[in-house]
Amino acid sequence: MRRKLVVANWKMHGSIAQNQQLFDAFKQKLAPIDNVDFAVCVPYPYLFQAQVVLSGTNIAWGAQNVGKYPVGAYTGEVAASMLKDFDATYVILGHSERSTAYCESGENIAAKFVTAKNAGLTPVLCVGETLQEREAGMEQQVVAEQLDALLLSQGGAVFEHAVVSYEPIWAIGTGLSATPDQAQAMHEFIRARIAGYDADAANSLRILYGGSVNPVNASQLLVMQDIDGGLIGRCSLDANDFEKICLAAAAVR
Ligand SMILES: O=C(CO)COP(=O)(O)O
Repeated sequence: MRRKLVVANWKMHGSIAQNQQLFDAFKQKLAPIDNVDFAVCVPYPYLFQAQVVLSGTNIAWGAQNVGKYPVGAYTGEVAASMLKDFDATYVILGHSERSTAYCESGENIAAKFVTAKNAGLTPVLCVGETLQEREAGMEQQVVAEQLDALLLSQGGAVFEHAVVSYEPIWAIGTGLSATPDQAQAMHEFIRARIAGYDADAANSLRILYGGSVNPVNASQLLVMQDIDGGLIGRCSLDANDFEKICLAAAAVR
């Protein structure tokens, strides 16, 4: 079985004081759990704080975006090597809150994915469909296209040691999670699609589910065969809720 991974996506929340409290609570609550990997993806300005506070713990840290170029005159962008400077492990890419609000294309996200990997970061690639697309029965086609932006240009090996997160857009921040069966079906589809290019990469790939995961639904989702963890938004801003989700991941045998 693949080792579970639970990632907190703090989005654009936090302050130095608030983060300190959450980090301290996470450290204390998650320290005894030794069969799950954890990470917190913070806004860029708090990477240094994450590095200082989380070094030496069982919680990794990361960012929520990265520039697609390694270095240069790109005002406002942050390079993958800069994230590595703060010992970041993960970077979330292609989150729908970015791809819709900032018009990120599949090629752009693919370029960021490759840049991140080349710098030694673990990309967490978000894929998922809108409610309209699901209602039209197009969810697999949409997710296939999102994966193909990488598969067609890079092949399947690019997913080795990477992470994909299935985040149906209709489930993000709505309180309406995908059912375990809906999520499992899409996770299986994602793994099979990647296996068509590289079976080893697909087998080792961790596929997270994100979208209204909470302490109540976490255990039913995380027990599914192809659900290797969660990408948690709202409930990662509450240490008790986050702990319960992490314990649900740890309880899966
Ligand atoms: O967007 C998400 C994680 O990246 C999910 O957010 P919520 O858990 O708040 O639905």
